Amino acid sequence: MPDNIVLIGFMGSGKTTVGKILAANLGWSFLDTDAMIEEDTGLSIKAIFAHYGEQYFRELEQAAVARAAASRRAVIATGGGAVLSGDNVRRLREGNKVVWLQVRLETALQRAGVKGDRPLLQGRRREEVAGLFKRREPYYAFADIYIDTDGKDAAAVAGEIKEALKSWLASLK
Ligand SMILES: Nc1ncnc2c1ncn2[C@@H]1O[C@H](COP(=O)(O)OP(=O)(O)O)[C@@H](O)[C@H]1O
Ligand SMILES: O=C(O)C1=C[C@@H](OP(=O)(O)O)[C@@H](O)[C@H](O)C1
Ligand SMILES: [Mg+2]
Repeated sequence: MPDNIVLIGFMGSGKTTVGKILAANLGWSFLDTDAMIEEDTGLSIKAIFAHYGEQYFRELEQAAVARAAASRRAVIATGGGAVLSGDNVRRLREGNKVVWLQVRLETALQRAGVKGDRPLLQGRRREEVAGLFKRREPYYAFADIYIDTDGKDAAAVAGEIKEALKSWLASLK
């Protein structure tokens, strides 16, 4: 079994930040599909969206997901839209534990809205982002475990994931 821990959830739910902490904590490697894409192309996610569009980004993301899912005992942070693809979902589920980092829209916007590096949040009215948030919700529901991240710092969220997966982790040893 590949036995990876896969983090899914909306932009700003903390996948990248929590994933790094959890991986360090477990002594596992950490993969972030956005970082893989940026390394492969030498371009930022923002530049890929701006110059080539979302569709091309999704193709690069599909390749990154396939590569990440082929690893073993890694913590994998996905991009918030990776689960829109059925192929990605199939690969991410197979032999892994999938964790949905849940977040309120307001919190997600506070965490992710300011940096300007998320093309799907930039220059969008609040109602548009609220619509996207609502449309995305059902795509995360297939996760094995749900963790609410509101009001918790990233280290606490990582600790909660470890606790929720305690017996599974013990069974690996
Ligand atoms: N639980 C948390 N509490 C407070 N801030 C957080 C938390 N998780 C992440 N952050 C902050 O929110 C921002 C977005 O987090 P990030 O890990 O990039 O989210 P994602 O990868 O899900 O889009 C970062 O600035 C990060 O430091
Ligand atoms: O939700 C999305 O469609 C996206 C989420 C981003 O990743 P994070 O969820 O890590 O911010 C990144 O992949 C891209 O900007 C698109
Ligand atoms: Mg991220």
